[in-house]
Amino acid sequence: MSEPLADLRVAVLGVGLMGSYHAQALATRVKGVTVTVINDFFEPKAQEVAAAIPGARVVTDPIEAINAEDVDAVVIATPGKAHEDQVRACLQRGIPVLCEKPLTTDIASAYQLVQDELATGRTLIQVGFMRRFDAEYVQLRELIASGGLGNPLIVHCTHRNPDVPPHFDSEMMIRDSVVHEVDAVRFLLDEEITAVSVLKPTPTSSAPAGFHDPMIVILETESGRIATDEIFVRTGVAYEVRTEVVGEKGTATIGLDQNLIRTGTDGRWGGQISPGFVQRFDGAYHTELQRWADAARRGTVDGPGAWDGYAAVAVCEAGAEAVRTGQRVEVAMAKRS
Ligand SMILES: NC(=O)c1ccc[n+]([C@@H]2O[C@H](COP(=O)([O-])OP(=O)(O)OC[C@H]3O[C@@H](n4cnc5c(N)ncnc54)[C@H](O)[C@@H]3O)[C@@H](O)[C@H]2O)c1
Ligand SMILES: O[C@H]1[C@H](O)[C@@H](O)[C@H](O)[C@@H](O)[C@H]1O
Repeated sequence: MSEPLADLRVAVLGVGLMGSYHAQALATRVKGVTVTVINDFFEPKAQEVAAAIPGARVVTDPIEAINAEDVDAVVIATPGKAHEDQVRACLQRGIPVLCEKPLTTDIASAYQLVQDELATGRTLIQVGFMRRFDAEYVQLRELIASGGLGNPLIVHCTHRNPDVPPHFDSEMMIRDSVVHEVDAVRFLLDEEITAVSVLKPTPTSSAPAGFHDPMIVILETESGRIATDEIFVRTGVAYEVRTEVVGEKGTATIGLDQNLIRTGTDGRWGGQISPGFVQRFDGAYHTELQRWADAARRGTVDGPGAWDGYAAVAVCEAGAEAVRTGQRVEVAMAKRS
């Protein structure tokens, strides 16, 4: 492996909600990074984001951006359907990539990326499962691993968004939202998920016709544990992500306070819950980006990789089928090579 780079030159692809946040964070808060290239299909957006980052320029074609001379590593925050080609281009160039979840939107392409990375003989793909960098999730995993809860039997997850764009249908709720709990459960329990069932209660009146919001997703693991996930993305309330683990010797819950600021006025007390994922997981995104950048300067990555991305896609594929059919669906996953 070559000498670490002095300053990692990064291209950010897709600068909508998440990508513009990552680009700003990389440019202003992450050490050892220069954002050199910004790309977005919607060029005015790319221009606006680049204008706020000294030294950044716009490259209009995503593959050209990946192959630009002044780019050592890439952050991909385009929609899931665009990820496959862009991640593959990073592998072909042999540079580290942090790709937002989901790795891809179908199991075959996700598996192909696992194989493509293996063929490079290097570890270049990191997937944006930022909860693995959240202090509470890390503590919960350590508690479980240390035996503090005894054998963990059940995981209860709650994932509520105040709102989502109008096109966010039941399948996207699985592939874009539940994918976080799929990874969190794999991270906490250290085993694969083998089957998925989905219950569809009466939808909220703000859900478009035919959309199942909320849903209860039930994940079964290879050792027989169960995780439940309430996914509800149009609550109109706030961003609420909680996880409770029930073990043989005790229980542990994270996310209760949701970065709550408690206020007292007029003889009443109250507070504000994190309005969105950026506020709730700001620290996690920052740690994720810093560790990724530090590793990328050495030509590798440091976080959930291609296999984690593939496993999550495989579980979500089963989840999407469970939504469509109402059946319990077994996860079709290859053996890890
Ligand atoms: N980890 C998290 O918590 C988190 C949070 C939000 C979004 N995300 C992920 O980030 C990605 C982007 O989500 P978002 O909410 O920012 O979406 P968004 O729609 O706000 O932004 C996507 C941007 O990508 C651009 N784009 C679309 N196709 C492109 C292509 N082929 N090449 C270049 N640019 C393209 C669009 O013009 C848009 O500006 C998704 O994969 C999403 O799942 C992750
Ligand atoms: O893309 C977003 C993002 O991944 C958030 O972290 C999640 O809470 C949302 O449900 C999802 O829509």
